[in-house]
Amino acid sequence: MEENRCKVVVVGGGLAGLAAARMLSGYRRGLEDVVVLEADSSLGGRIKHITGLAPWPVEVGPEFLHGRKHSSVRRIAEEMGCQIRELPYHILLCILHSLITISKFDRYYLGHEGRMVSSSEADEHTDILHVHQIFERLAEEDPEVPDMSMAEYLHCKGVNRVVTQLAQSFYANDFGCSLEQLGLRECIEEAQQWIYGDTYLILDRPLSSIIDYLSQGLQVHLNWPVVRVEYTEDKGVRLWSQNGSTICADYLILTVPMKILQECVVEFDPPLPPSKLKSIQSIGMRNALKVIMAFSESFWPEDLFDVICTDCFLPEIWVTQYPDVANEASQRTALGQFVVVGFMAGELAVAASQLSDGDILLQALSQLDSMFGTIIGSTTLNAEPCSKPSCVFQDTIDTMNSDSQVLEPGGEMMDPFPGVAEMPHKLITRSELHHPEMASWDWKLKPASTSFQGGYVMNWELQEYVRGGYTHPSLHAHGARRTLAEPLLGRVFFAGEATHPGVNPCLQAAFDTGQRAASEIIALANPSRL
Ligand SMILES: Cc1cc2nc3c(=O)[nH]c(=O)nc-3n(C[C@H](O)[C@H](O)[C@H](O)COP(=O)(O)OP(=O)(O)OC[C@H]3O[C@@H](n4cnc5c(N)ncnc54)[C@H](O)[C@@H]3O)c2cc1C
Repeated sequence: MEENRCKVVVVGGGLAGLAAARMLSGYRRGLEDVVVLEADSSLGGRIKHITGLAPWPVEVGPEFLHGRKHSSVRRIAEEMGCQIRELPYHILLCILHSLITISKFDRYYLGHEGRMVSSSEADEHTDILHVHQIFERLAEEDPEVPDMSMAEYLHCKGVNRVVTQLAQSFYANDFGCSLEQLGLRECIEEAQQWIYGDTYLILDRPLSSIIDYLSQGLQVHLNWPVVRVEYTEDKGVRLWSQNGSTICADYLILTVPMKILQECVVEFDPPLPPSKLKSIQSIGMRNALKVIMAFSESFWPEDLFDVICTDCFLPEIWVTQYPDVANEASQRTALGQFVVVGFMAGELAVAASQLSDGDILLQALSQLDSMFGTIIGSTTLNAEPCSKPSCVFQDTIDTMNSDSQVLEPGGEMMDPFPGVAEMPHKLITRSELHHPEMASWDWKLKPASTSFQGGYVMNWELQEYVRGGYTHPSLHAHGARRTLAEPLLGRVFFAGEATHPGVNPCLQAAFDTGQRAASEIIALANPSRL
């Protein structure tokens, strides 16, 4: 490679970019001369974790692989020798004499009643069954139906307030937005094109290990934020970074998040065509917040995994336990032995991000106190707290900043868990929350607040090179993802989760779009090989 020229330049070192670069470099025949340009100081994009909070690295972005079938990311994980755990997500229920699939989470907390609904109770709860039926049956809807928001769609179906609340907390929040922003036609498309199955998969190591694996041997330039792209049919592309560096290539694969395109962080010359601009503006990407809390004791039933919460601050919480082997690499003492993760997206996340991180944690703890405080000792939910040892209290931990690095081709295999995608972060400890009455609280009534050891709030809007959570099925955006994915002049190719035609803002979608863009270049460069 000449110093400032390569065959293919990939912008963005997230899963999509690395999938594309790896495929091209493995294909050879002249296309292996690939350079990945990443704006951030580490690879991984939305795949990031923090250490020091729990005895395992805690994912602050994606955590689960959705579905076990057709998943390229699962195949990579297996190739790496990962142990994969499966969490059931859907079950079959017999309703009205017909067998239908019902999405079913572990438990539900109905905030307006102040009541936890167990999974067996949920099987007979009319509103819970109703909301799942509505969303499951989207796959049977006419894809050409006039578009409307899911809020309007539910209104047309005449559902009650509880069903609407469940739809917001379960489906809209998971899709990354509010019911008003969730578009019916893209929801139908997503339901009809989902081919991955219904389980949640968890790896035995942080997702950044996949990033480390994929990036081995690739030429990567970190801290290289692209600000300008010039492209012509005959000469290819020239890219500028913020500090004036340039690089030329025959082909470009652009994988930056949707917000980066919407906020015109990258200037194009010639400007992007109107159809492309229209699709960029029509695909929604809202904020997402992960609220991660570490505790000295577990105060929830031992078999609990996930709770969907209506009329609450956090619409969804989950409890995941990982092997602690991964943290050994970082030599850190964990603040707590048990972790609860809260997830909020869309308008809820926007509203919450007006609060300080400390206030977010206080609200989240207060919700957990309400949910679990009154049920401790109750036989109905088997809520006997585990008797695991408390962890040692520890003051604020500042993690080291990741240094920028260039991974040269044929570079050394990295450590098993080097934390390339570990974020620089500051944990908030118990002593920093400053609630005047905390010391006098009764553990049984306020189990979360009293056993809280430390927490972290990940606000994705504040990540300079992501600026939100992920794209969601959007109103009046039907077909926009295909338009967005179309190449320009046979030189500029588009990948990244937003470009998946099946409206699939997941890890495997990101990966598949990277491979799709790489195949488009292979087809152009070597048509006879296809
Ligand atoms: C909180 C949260 C939870 C999630 N949970 C799950 C989950 O459980 N399961 C799941 O499957 N998916 C989940 N997702 C979605 C998943 O993370 C994404 O779909 C996927 O990681 C997107 O990969 P990508 O390569 O398309 O984009 P990214 O990972 O965002 O990569 C894009 C890269 O482009 C870089 N970049 C931006 N601008 C520039 C520039 N100007 N120049 C150079 N580089 C630039 C960015 O720094 C970034 O590294 C979650 C996402 C979030 C935020």
